[in-house]
Amino acid sequence: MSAVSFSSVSKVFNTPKGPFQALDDVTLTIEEGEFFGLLGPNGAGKTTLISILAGLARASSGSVSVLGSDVQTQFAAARRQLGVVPQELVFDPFFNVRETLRLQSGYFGVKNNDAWIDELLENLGLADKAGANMRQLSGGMKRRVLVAQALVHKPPIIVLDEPTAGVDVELRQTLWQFVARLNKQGHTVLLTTHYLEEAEALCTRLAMLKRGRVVALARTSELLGAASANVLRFKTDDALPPQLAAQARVTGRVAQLPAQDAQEIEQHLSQLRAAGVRVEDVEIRKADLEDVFLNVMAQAAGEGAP
Ligand SMILES: Nc1ncnc2c1ncn2[C@@H]1O[C@H](COP(=O)(O)OP(=O)(O)OP(=O)(O)O)[C@@H](O)[C@H]1O
Repeated sequence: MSAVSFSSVSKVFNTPKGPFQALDDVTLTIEEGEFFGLLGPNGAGKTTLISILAGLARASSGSVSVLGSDVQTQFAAARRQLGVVPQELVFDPFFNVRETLRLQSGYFGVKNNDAWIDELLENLGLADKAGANMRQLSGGMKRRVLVAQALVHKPPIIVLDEPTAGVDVELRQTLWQFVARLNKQGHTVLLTTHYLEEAEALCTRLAMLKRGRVVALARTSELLGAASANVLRFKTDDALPPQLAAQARVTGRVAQLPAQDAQEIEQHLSQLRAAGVRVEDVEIRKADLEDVFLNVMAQAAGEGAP
């Protein structure tokens, strides 16, 4: 049985300016035990898709099931299988950390859960904050509690929506070690992130969304393998010749050009020389997920995606 199955999911929001299609016929299946990444630029529809999965929003059409339970018609059964770490920090400020986690356990009907709560506090670096009031915690600490809250009923499927947005390196590492361990123990993980380095390191399979549509769905290794093998990176103050400008990624003074092999790198350099472009700090690196992502997004735009 698949862990999560999205079947032709569409979502149209009614806005003052008229209907807005946030998701357009999304079909994808996440198998049990996978570490799955959902990527896409701002506004692509990632949070909307996760909200539908968590039963917080309704699809306009299509269906979603969690370990065989439909999220609408079998809401309680589906919801119990999910631990959702939301993007936004929302808490009752009057409780301390342990009380917050006990309350959440009660919500899922889990009793005598203190041993697991202690383990969560320990693994998320919150052990010394168990008695602290929620409103006394820093933003990063609150986010750790959100993660603990999502895991309090030991859900087989863990959904993380931008869990590392704005958090420090230490929490990121703690969080990923913990989540990776849970994944090894058999938990399925669905992650949305803007940190492509994290997605590349953690996710075995990825879907890329653009304007509500799935524009890539493959194993991470396949996506990386299909990309150009190398990238030629340099700084320049000069304009690139048109044939290179068309394929370059330019950020300020830094230009990056995809290249399959040493011969293509040499071709790029000789074209630059011939055009009189002065280059500094030349470097060759392996293509990464960010290159793949930008490429997929550019292609999707080229194909006239709405
Ligand atoms: N309640 C709503 N009413 C109208 N439009 C909405 C609503 N919720 C989301 N949208 C729109 O739907 C689109 C998808 O939003 P969503 O939050 O799912 O994107 P996202 O991929 O999660 O983006 P981000 O990376 O910025 O979190 C956006 O254009 C957003 O403005």
